Amino acid sequence: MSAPPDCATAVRPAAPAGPEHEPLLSVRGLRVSVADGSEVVHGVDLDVPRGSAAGLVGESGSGKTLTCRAVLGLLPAGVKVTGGAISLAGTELTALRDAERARLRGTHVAAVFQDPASYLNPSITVGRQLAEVLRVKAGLGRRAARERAVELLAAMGLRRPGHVATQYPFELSGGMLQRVLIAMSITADPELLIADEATTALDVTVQAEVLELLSELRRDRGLTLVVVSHDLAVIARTCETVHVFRDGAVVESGPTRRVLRSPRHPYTRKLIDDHERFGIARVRERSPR
Ligand SMILES: Nc1ncnc2c1ncn2[C@@H]1O[C@H](COP(=O)(O)OP(=O)(O)OP(=O)(O)O)[C@@H](O)[C@H]1O
Repeated sequence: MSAPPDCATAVRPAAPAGPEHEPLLSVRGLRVSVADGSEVVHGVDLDVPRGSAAGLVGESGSGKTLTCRAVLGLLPAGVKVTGGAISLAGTELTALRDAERARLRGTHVAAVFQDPASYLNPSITVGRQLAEVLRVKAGLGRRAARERAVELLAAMGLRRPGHVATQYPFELSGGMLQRVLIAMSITADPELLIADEATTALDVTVQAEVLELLSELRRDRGLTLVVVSHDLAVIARTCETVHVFRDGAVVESGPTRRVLRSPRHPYTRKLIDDHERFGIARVRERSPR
């Protein structure tokens, strides 16, 4: 496991004053250790203002997923939070019991990951699976859940939603499946949605469409987004702030535009240089302010 990097050059955006501007999600000094006792997340700080979209970027193994899983209360077996605090809408999460964390999942914080098919039952139609989540998480009756499932599929931009509801996961494309998973994740109106490499497996056009859907949900429902990607172009497209992870620590944070135009940490500069070859320069111009 790698040692914590030198964070002397870490740059953070100033937090606005006043309780009404308190971030929806605030992570302070988060430390995570794995089963053999070694620390893999070394004191991560994140502030995500309500209604904003924050990107977590960095190479594979830099601690993005474990940070998000710590927020969700879904760490793998043997992996533990060993320090720090995680506050969601003013509630300190690390102090809660497992059952309370489980209750918050879906209703306050939800997530979508890569490989949506693995989160669906292959032998049940997507409409029935979505209706079941609506019954359990949103407390709807059988019929209301069925109707709401079709409405939600339509709201996710799926054409012929009534037909899609009758299809099995294997009949849908990767982009369609991710839309179904996004529908499931927002059934109980969570405030925060974490999209962890949710578009990585999709081809570029479908990826752009799913990212647009996430941005629409943010606009229309006031959803706060945390978008995890190793791809700076995905973050540039969706997020107005970015947190750059390296070796289990955040080495630079700031407005996406500023970070992409004038990176202050040498690792951020290297990430951008690597992306230049794949056309990040164009994306830079389009990134939200
Ligand atoms: N269950 C686990 N047991 C032991 N080590 C783990 C476990 N999960 C993750 N790690 C280690 O913790 C570190 C951080 O992993 P994490 O998955 O958070 O990185 P990441 O930035 O999300 O990378 P990726 O983009 O590849 O998912 C890595 O060194 C990884 O090998």
